[in-house]
Amino acid sequence: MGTKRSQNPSKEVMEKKTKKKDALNGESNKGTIFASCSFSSLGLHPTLCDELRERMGYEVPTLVQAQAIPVILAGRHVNRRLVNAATGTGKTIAYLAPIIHHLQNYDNRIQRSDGTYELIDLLATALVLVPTRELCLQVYEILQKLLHRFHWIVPGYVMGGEKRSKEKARLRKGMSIIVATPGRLLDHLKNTSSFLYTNLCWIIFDEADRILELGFGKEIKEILDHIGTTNQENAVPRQNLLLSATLNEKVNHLAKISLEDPVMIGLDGKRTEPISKIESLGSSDSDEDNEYNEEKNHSKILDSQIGDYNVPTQLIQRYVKVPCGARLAVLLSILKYLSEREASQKIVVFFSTCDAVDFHFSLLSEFQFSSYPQSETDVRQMFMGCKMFRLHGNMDQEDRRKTFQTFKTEKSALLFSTDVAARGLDFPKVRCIIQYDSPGEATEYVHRVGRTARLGERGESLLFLQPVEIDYLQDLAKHGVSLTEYPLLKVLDSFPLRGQKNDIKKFVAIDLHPWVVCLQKALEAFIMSKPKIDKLAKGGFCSWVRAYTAHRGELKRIFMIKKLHLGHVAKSFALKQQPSLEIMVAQFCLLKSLMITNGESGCVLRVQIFPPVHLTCNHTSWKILSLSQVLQCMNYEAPVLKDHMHSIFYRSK
Ligand SMILES: Nc1ncnc2c1ncn2[C@@H]1O[C@H](COP(=O)(O)OP(=O)(O)OP(=O)(O)O)[C@@H](O)[C@H]1O
Repeated sequence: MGTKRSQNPSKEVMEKKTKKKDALNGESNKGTIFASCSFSSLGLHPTLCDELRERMGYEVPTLVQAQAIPVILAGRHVNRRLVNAATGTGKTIAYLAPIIHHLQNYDNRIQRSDGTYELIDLLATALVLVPTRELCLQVYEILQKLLHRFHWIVPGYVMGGEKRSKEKARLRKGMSIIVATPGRLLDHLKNTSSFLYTNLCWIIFDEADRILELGFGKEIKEILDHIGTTNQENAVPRQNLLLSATLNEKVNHLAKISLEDPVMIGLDGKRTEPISKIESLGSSDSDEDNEYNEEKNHSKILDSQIGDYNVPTQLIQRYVKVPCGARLAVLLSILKYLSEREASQKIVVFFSTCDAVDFHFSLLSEFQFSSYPQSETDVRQMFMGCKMFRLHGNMDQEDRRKTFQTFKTEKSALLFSTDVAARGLDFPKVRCIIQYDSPGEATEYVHRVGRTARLGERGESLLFLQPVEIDYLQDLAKHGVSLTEYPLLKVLDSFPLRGQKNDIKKFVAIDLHPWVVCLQKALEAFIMSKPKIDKLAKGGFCSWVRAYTAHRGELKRIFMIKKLHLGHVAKSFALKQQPSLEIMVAQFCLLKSLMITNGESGCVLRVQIFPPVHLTCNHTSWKILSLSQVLQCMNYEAPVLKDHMHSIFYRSK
């Protein structure tokens, strides 16, 4: 009997080739990722080195670990130290290993077995602050593995979405290393009296720029007010560690006002110190040296403000220029192309809003398609054959946890996500990152693409831009990030339409490409037949437009709401036309205290802004003159609102 042959030999050959290429790439990247020393030569405890090798499978330290570990081990006398580290280069171990090394000395096993807990047992010693729940779980899981043999060091986590009472109980029992999201930590600092934190020797800000710059600024200040700047137990200064692949001048400023002598790990800038130099800086305690280093470091920090971000060198970065109305069809085509190109293909697609994630996830989970419509052979099949997941901040905690854990272990899958997955998450073997909605700040671009090409592995990224947004490439170029154009027409032409391959010469405009036209029609028809997904599409449209208006600072020049054709935006949600004003306002009211109600004399629009301006317009019906003006108003621009309100709406009858 012959052996069973593979159904798709070409796929098998391709996979073999890819694996070979992977192995070669891995070899050639090793030198730029790993250091030529051992963990023990860095001064780590032998048992910890065994754990790193046996449980984690780490033979040698990465470069960032070799640079950072001796500096952190040297303790609190060190001043600011800078280590250049791209995404996926092992920064987590760089801070966890030295902390565990120090804590393994506090072996209180005797008291514990006697049942007599020493106070020191109950005091938290290290605090790791992270911006998201998923990162919190990830760091906690690594800690659990690493602490296997150090059972007297108790790890724990507190984060939003978890039961407070359970967390309180765990805090009461005592945790040596706590991983936390800022909001929930602050909650416990205020309300959990059994939480003892006077012995904190380390505070680590993982993804420091994210934590210090955005949203959490107020919480961090309050947290630091509670816990003070020194270890209150022994009145010794604490070691504050800041980590990120994109530390910059802004975060340095924030760190300076809120932290004493932070150690920075992951500062960008092409001109890094050679390892030997950093190590020797780490062992020096003299004031003179510190002054010299301060000055050097300061100029380096300033360099990094305008300097390059450090993306993995093996990452292939591309952009695709797509007219707004063809975005959805092009996204689906590329996803199909990628997932059929390789049997195991893990892809993450980033969107700007939770609603957009929900819409695209539901659409692709159900969308069936035939490229022979209205013919006898019209057998519809699922458009995408792979497993799909979604992740965003509006999901309930259990769903988030499940997605996070399952996507990690899948060999081939598609994850639709907001920026909740952009920072720090380590999903193995992600091959491609698609930024369908542009990320805004260049730092966010760097972190999103950093979910692939980790630790020297291969990876590619694709950024969607509309023709009017193409200047964004220049913004990225300012940070040393350069992208090449994706061969979109070649991909679109590869799809057979009614049994024939498309002719590349005939069709130049993407939105008129026969495959795109056919797919778009099918999508619109599908949406019309599915009221639930139609509703998601409308919600997605509204929140997408809202997010588009929220680009900050310089980026407002590139992502201009005025330049958007909202009919085309609607097409990108497979809607034949843009949602009615009522739906839009109703959507916005959820976000921005805008209310539309049906008053006695018809539709009443109330707009509440700060300082409060209440406009009540009693007319039977309203028609829109300029949606972009309405959107400007919704962006809380009070003077614009007053000036334009009367001209924005008029009575239709
Ligand atoms: N010494 C090592 N040897 C082999 N693998 C390692 C080593 N150190 C870390 N890793 C692995 O490298 C991957 C990336 O590590 P980690 O998540 O800490 O990177 P990072 O620099 O913090 O990334 P990001 O900037 O995205 O947060 C993880 O899968 C981790 O298990």
